[in-house]
Amino acid sequence: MDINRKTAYYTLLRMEKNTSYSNIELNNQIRTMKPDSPAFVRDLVYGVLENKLYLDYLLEQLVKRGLRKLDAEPHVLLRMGIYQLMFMDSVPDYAAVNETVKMAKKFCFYQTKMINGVLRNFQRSRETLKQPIHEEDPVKRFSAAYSFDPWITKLWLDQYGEERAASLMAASNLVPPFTVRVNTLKTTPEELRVRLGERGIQAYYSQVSKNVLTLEGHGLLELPEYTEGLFFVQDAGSAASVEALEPRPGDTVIDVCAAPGGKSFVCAEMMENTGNVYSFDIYEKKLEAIEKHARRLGIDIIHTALNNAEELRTDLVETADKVICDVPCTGLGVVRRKPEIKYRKVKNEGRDLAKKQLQILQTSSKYLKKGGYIIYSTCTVNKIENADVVENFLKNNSNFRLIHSRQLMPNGEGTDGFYYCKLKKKY
Ligand SMILES: C[S@@+](CC[C@H](N)C(=O)[O-])C[C@H]1O[C@@H](n2cnc3c(N)ncnc32)[C@H](O)[C@@H]1O
Repeated sequence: MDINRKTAYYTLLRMEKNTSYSNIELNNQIRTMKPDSPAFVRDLVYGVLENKLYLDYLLEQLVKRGLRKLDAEPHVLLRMGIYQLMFMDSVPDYAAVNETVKMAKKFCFYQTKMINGVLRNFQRSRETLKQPIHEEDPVKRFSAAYSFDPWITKLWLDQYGEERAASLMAASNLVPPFTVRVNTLKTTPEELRVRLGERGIQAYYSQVSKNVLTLEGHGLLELPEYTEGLFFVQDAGSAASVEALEPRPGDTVIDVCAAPGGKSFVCAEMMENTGNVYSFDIYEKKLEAIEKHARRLGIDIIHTALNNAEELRTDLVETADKVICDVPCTGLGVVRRKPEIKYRKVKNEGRDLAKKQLQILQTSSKYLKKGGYIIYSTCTVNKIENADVVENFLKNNSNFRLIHSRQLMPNGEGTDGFYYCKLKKKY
């Protein structure tokens, strides 16, 4: 049996049964199974994940007893088979069918005949199957066409209208760029660009943040430049939010939801490694990762501590020049990096989460000295978690003033979907 397809199958099956992250699951399976073509495995896994609801829309027309009663094993195999037939030009049709049937014999013998029948039927009838474009209901149409859970589809249609929602969904399905923040404590963007160029790695400047580069090449995290701490992985939107905060040497900054540490690192770097950055999170393991990366980057002003951002630490009241409040969110801005987010059920369009986000903002705002600045940010595209939270905060805190806010978009600036807002504590 083909080891590459088997690795993809194990990854997709585990994703179907658990709520694990695709990148972690895929890397684990590749490490254990050692497929001969990890690139093929990645293409197949991400292709199926990105198109899951569209594939199901077609399968629903082909599986006589419907998909609801189908076990995860034959369901995953059918998605993989149809995906190869439709989207993988490098795979001949006979191989897509035969390899899937071989796997069916091993992993769900009782459904081999059905799987063989469905795939062959698909080959015969693919031109005549109903397509999402023919659905009258826009939620049904967009949800199936772009493979987004109906709750997200409805949310974006309500907030952006059909044209912009469609372009946002299409951009969210593209392969994301690999972007890194240059560690200006050790090098400059131009110096790093030239050094990487000598290794055959192309580096392009970002339009959104002057110290962010997009890299094109393989094994980027195995490079000596990475080990030496010349860069860390970060999206330009994330970097831009800290740049807007303008941390200065000698400042005291509190980063209340800090892991994996990206924004704390930008702060420390802009502060030229002088002053103090307090980086908090609720997970001990994540704090260890911040410390490890800070050492690699040559940063020694970051102090980590376990802390629940919803609860006030009275000893910190009015101690910070700047505060970063990068709250947990629905993550709708990063589906191109984690396609599984497209299928996560979230209650009340994120309103429950927005209560927690407001609580965190309310608590962390107390840490600011008078005249200090706070950044509230999320990696999501959802007014309820973004502008509405800030609006509610300002209603109850007349001592704060909005300086500016920005919603970056994959279909606009080409960054992850990222929101940030800068507020000043007047008195
Ligand atoms: C969006 S991520 C932060 C990303 C980080 N600022 C960066 O730029 O690398 C949100 C973080 O908040 C943490 N978190 C969730 N709930 C929290 C809470 N109540 N208090 C503190 N941290 C929390 C999560 O563990 C997660 O690491």
